[in-house]
Amino acid sequence: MVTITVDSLDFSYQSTRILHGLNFTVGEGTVLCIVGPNGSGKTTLIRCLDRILHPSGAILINGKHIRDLGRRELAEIIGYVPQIGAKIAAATVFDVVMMGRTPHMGWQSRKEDLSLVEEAIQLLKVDHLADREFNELSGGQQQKVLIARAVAQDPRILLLDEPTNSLDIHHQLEALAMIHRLSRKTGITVIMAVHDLTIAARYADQLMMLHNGLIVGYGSPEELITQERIREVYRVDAKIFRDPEAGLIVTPLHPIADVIP
Ligand SMILES: Nc1ncnc2c1ncn2[C@@H]1O[C@H](COP(=O)(O)OP(=O)(O)OP(=O)(O)O)[C@@H](O)[C@H]1O
Repeated sequence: MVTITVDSLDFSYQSTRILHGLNFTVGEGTVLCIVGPNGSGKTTLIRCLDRILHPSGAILINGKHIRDLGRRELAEIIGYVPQIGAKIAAATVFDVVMMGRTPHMGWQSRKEDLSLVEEAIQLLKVDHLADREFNELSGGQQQKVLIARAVAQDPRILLLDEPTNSLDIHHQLEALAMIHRLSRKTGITVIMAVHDLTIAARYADQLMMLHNGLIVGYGSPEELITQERIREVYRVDAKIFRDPEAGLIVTPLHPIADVIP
């Protein structure tokens, strides 16, 4: 299994600096949720971790720089679930999930590839959609198929960019509980950007809070989610409850008016 270490990571779009000297380590089998306001850099960080973007500083997987991994090697280690919206060339759901096996396959799929695809399709409960065209599915259905594709890939690290933003509450809970169980069962490390603080607190072992491209908090949900921090980072007054079954519940009350000098 794997440990990810990020050291002095900086990223700029043209001349605008977006991520500022990030340092953190994610241990194997950890579920880390990245939270933070719009534009704080969550997607940018996830795209750096998947080597879609090329930051300065170092991203090490078990001590090896991801820059030095071959494309295939990287795809065997990291699975990425993008935000939905990206068009995929015309393909059925089954074929999209099968794409997850590409880094592991030769010219032909083996029995093992087929059984991992079928397992992922069942785990995400998209079996009834298997023959449908991916591009004709609803946003939530597409989201589940993209998670299934990454699960079929059988990576050591799973990166997810707001994996539940098109899912209704039933499917949110189902998908996140499945990802959490998968991590517990296989030791896969999960890093996901999540907006909903209650959801993040419930499923994360660790939370990272980003604000203006800086890490302003890293720790357990109990440590990280406080009224003061939510006020400071989100400019919102919130109530925080502790429910024995659901854990931390964050209820935003109202935005704090910014004082314009
Ligand atoms: N392709 C791009 N070119 C220039 N700037 C970009 C580009 N993509 C994102 N940015 C900027 O980078 C900053 C961080 O964006 P990012 O998408 O990482 O934030 P985020 O935390 O994921 O936001 P959200 O919660 O709204 O999805 C924002 O200021 C955004 O405008």
